[in-house]
Amino acid sequence: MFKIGLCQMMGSKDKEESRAKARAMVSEAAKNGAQVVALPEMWNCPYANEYFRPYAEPEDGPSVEFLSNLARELDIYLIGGSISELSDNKVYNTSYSFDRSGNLIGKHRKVHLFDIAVKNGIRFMESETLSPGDKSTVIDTEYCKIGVAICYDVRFPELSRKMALEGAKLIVLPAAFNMTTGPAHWDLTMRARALDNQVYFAAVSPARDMKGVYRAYGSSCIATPWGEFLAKADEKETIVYGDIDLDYEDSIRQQLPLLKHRREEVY
Ligand SMILES: NC(=O)CC(=O)C(=O)O
Repeated sequence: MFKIGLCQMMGSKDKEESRAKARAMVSEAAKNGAQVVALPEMWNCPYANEYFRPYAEPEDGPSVEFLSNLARELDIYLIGGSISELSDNKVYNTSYSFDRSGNLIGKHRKVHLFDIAVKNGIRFMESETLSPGDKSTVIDTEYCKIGVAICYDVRFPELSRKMALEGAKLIVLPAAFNMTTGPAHWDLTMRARALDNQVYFAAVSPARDMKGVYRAYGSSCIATPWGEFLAKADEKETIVYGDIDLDYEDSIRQQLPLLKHRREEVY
């Protein structure tokens, strides 16, 4: 059993301000006993194509150093949401994860780019500025293996299934659904990925900023291996906590052995 804290923070156009907010919220989560803490998608960059390149940083840039120091100082595992990464003149939506000594233990580049055009709703073309990652990411911690994916990645069940088959007992998803797709699909998708893989599924969104360039749905949540919500936020800035009970997960997997009953030879 361990405690996770999801920091549903309101970022700012000013990176220093965003760092100060992240520091305050992650510190509060650690003080309240969270051993694993997560930040949202693009926590230090406005979520719009025009900002991704100007805000991008290389892996040895100040934001990765900041996250590593924070994990070490607070003695926690930190899933560092996602930031805009610059590498070989390409820009990626990247999540870095750190152990309690601040070592970088995982790096996930968003695999599925958010290119959509919903009638009377949102149009977004991440591929106009971002390049996709090409790997799934499972990190090792002293508690369990944790899968990390980013936002739109959740809509491709194969990725979560792959991470579960690689041993992930918890999947953490820094994400930023919006006011078109959030009300329609957020709850259903997070609970479905938890249920069909019999994992805890923790999705962490930015708080909704009505003056910002993108209105995030908020609703950071933790879904259980039984497919229920353990905890869920509204749209405001807050920290969502939950106990990840690995014995409970094992018991669900024994009672309803979905992962064992797969018939890969059929599909
Ligand atoms: N922002 C995303 O990557 C995904 C999203 O908002 C959605 O799938 O809906």
